[in-house]
Amino acid sequence: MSYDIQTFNAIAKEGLARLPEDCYTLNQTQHPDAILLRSQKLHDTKFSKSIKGIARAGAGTNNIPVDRCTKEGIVVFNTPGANANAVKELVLANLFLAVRPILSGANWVQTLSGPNTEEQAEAHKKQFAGTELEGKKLGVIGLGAIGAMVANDAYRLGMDVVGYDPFVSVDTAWSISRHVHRALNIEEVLSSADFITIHVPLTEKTKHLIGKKELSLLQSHAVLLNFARGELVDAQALLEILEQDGFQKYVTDFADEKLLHHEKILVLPHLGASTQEAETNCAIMAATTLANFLETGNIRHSVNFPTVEISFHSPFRLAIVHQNVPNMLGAISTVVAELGYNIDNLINRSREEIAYTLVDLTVTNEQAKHAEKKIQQLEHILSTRLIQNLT
Ligand SMILES: NC(=O)c1ccc[n+]([C@@H]2O[C@H](COP(=O)([O-])OP(=O)(O)OC[C@H]3O[C@@H](n4cnc5c(N)ncnc54)[C@H](O)[C@@H]3O)[C@@H](O)[C@H]2O)c1
Ligand SMILES: O=C(O)CC[C@@H](O)C(=O)O
Repeated sequence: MSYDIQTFNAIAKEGLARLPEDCYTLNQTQHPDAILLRSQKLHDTKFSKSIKGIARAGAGTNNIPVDRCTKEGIVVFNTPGANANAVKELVLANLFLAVRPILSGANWVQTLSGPNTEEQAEAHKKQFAGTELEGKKLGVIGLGAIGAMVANDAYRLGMDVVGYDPFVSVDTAWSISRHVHRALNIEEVLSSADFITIHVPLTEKTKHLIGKKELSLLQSHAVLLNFARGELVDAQALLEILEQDGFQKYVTDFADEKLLHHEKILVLPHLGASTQEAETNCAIMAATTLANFLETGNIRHSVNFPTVEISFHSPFRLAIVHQNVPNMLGAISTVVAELGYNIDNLINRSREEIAYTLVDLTVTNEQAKHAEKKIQQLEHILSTRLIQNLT
């Protein structure tokens, strides 16, 4: 069995190596089995019926029409935590840059010349004096993989850290230092912190999470950092409030023409995950997850489907995507029973409106195909896939 994967963006070679040539081709057909990508926007892409899964080598899936994928039975995956350390380090670097005029000092010293360069530097260095992070207050909005790491490391740097995340997962909550104070509302974070860093996903609900009202709460010396997504902050409101000296500085990882050439705004070209390590981790996790899904039907790290994992020992497995309505399991197993086949193993899981069932069978190829055809004819079935066990 061979699968064709359509790729977008630069996917690290260590990840592509998880898709060996004897089982996989890359970008060879108009009807690929799956898509592997980074930031490529897919909202205007019509998906071929052949596409079963889309894997995002990264955390944010706002470049993928996830709701449409769910309706079309396409499983969307991401790589939770795989680039969190890279983003954390860039956030910390920008906290340091915010308190110490390192770049302007380094640029200025290049303008000096002559034998008394050192004396000139010593005489004028006071214009580049800064302040320290220790003892200052950092507000972290979103305590997921990245936010939790930033909060913990900022605490280790001697900062007073307050975090806000009404949906924090139990796993992440365990990883957060007990010294990180938990805010009950976003206003508390915005109005009390010297530095605020945002680490929430961009969704319809979080677009402009930081709007005029929220920006008005910032202290005049506050620095706002956004390494999550540009649209989380209302850029127009931000420009107006910066103009009124409402706060001191905005650091963003997302290029927006409106924000360029502004003395109080530092714009980076989406560098958060741009380290060798993060690119490798994300590509490996995305490719491995996708290969596991294609070869076994098992699902993990999906943002729209339930986690479904059972070991695969039978010669054939039917992977069935269906609407989450009553009695689907009964209907599927009745089809198999009426054909006179035994089910070796079966698992069914649901997530909101979608459900996914794996049925393992010890039958011939023809019999397995027949069962698949019969199941396809049932009401509420979105897609079926017959997987042969090649191990
Ligand atoms: N700059 C980059 O290159 C880069 C790299 C990685 C991730 N990101 C962005 O950062 C985001 C976060 O990444 P992550 O790996 O930490 O994801 P994550 O899923 O581990 O964490 C996100 C956290 O945000 C919380 N959250 C959701 N809505 C919230 C709200 N309204 N208020 C407060 N908290 C809320 C969630 O409960 C979760 O704990 C990603 O979705 C992505 O958009 C950017
Ligand atoms: O692929 C990248 O460079 C950025 C990925 C990042 O935005 C993410 O959401 O993980």
